[in-house]
Amino acid sequence: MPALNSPRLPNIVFLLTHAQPLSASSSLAATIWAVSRERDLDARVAVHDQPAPELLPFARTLAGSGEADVFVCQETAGRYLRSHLDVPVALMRPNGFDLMRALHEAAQLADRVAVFSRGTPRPELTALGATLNLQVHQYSYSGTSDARRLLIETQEAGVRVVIGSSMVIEYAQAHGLAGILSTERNAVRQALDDALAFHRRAVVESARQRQLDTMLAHIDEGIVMLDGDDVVQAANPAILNALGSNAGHVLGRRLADAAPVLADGVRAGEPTVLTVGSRALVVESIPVLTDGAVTGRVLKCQDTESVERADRRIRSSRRERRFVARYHLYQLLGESESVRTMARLAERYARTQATVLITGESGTGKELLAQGIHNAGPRHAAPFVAINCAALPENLLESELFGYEEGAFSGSRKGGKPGLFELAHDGTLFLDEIGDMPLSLQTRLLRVLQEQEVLRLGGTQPTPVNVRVIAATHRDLAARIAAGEFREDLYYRLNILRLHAPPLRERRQDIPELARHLATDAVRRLGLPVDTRALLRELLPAMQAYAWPGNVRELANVVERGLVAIAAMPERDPMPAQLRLTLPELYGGTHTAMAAPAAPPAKRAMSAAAPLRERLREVGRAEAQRALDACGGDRAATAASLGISRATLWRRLRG
Ligand SMILES: Nc1ncnc2c1ncn2[C@@H]1O[C@H](COP(=O)(O)OP(=O)(O)OP(=O)(O)O)[C@@H](O)[C@H]1O
Repeated sequence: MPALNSPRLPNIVFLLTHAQPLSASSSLAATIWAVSRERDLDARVAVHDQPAPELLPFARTLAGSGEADVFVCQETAGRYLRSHLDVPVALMRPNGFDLMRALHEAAQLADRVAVFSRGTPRPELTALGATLNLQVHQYSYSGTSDARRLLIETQEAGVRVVIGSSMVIEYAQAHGLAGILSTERNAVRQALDDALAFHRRAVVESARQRQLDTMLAHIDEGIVMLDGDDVVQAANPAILNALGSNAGHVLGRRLADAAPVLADGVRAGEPTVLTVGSRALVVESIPVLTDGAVTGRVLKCQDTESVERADRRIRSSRRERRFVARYHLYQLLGESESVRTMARLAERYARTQATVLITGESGTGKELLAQGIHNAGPRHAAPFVAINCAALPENLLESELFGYEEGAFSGSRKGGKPGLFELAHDGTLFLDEIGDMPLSLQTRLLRVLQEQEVLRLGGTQPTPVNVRVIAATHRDLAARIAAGEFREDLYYRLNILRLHAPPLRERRQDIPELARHLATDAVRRLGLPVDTRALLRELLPAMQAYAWPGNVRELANVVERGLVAIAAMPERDPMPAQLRLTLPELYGGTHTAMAAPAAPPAKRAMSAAAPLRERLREVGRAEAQRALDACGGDRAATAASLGISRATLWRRLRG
């Protein structure tokens, strides 16, 4: 709501009219002054007396110079001014009390009186006259000449006293009749109240108009407002610029004449691309409804480019919802000493800002730990951005991590693209499988970590970033350094805080709890009517004996497959037989054969371990390929069927 208090007092101007200076209007002027004095007005009052022909030009001059905010006139003159001026005009209209007083006065002078007014005759005046022994003749007139004609009739009828407005009295007196002013104190009081209300409303209106103009002037989109006849009521600078036009040319004209090109947009009824000047605009016509009827339209005109930009922004902001860490450290299950120590360390690390290096086999919960550390630390409200360094080819990984400027390479996106370092600003960047990062990128990564700023591909201006890095790998980084495949300086930069996620086979006491939890979770998620305890009783011995090369991820997969199998199984079938079919790895299938040599990985002589590792790799590759073929090349389905992550599958396929 705009403020109602105007910074300056309003100018209320009473305009009285006459043919020659006469006593009637000056007596009205005296009444106006008296009423103004009796009221404690927050306004400046002026009274002007003008011959009728001068009235309109005089009023225009006052309005134009700002000396009149509201006019107050008697009825005939006021109605005339209203139809010619934008400034509000309040009317002084005789009311009941004023007329009663005038009738009393007339009764002192004669026994017949003529009452002139613009309204319809009032029977109560005739009745009131009778109580005063006064015969009342009422005349309604519509304009000056009408009033004059009726006055002559009055005179001919022998009536000697006339009650009416100052104009009527002036003519009456000119014809030798006695005149009594019908407009008196009450009419002036009422007119003053109306004038103040009109002014307050005008202030509110003009504040609203200014707000609207300011808003429209600052909107990048073009806006045109039309009334119900498609006449332009407002057009903001953005659309005037596009049209190469000015407000004077457009306002108050029908759209089809002022901007024919936009009129096409109105007809279309739905967003349409129109060429306006040299620009392509998306024009949308939005109806303005009043009580269900269309009383106008707003045309919204946007640059096609800005529409595309907004679309990209929305898409990328949607995408950023991916950058949220789902896991918390309390979700880390297991009562074994190694898991509890790891959880305690992780909680301590969460409170620091240093880089963390997490080592451990696939599926041991490295990402869970990274997300948990992020969520338990001061950066929890900022993005958690994860990338698997083994899953992307080198040049794609580079542009993903560091971003690029427009035109950095053929096919680069218009406007460039921020890298994950920039997207993780103030948050955490999780570099999974860091051991598989190509050497050239290791160098760039080290520079970003040291400088705390990132230079986009093809860019010249580095962007400062505040990112906590958590890296993870299943690889033996010391061995990769020795083989010249990992930069030693990067290793030391990453390895400030260290966590090791132990494989499941080294903490078998955690298997029952994990299996129970994973089974409950799967039953709820899949809505299976299965007795999980019976299944786990059946499976636990085999689970305890198994090597779990895919660790907890594989355990989750085995539990889920077991649940689905027994849910689908006819009741009379023996459970063990069904489970042997569904979970061959637990009962001596390929997985066990493959995994067995890997467990325990303990201290074997290098000479024996090396060929064994080679053989294992080959077995793993062949099995992964077979599974991939069976899944028709669908890598996600293959990884799920093997109980390994997609990155692990990719690694195995590589051999
Ligand atoms: N200790 C644990 N408690 C509860 N769930 C676990 C635990 N360890 C792993 N998980 C679950 O196992 C799955 C795999 O975990 P995660 O993705 O963190 O492993 P990872 O070591 O990052 O694997 P990869 O190296 O293959 O990416 C997740 O669903 C995770 O919730």
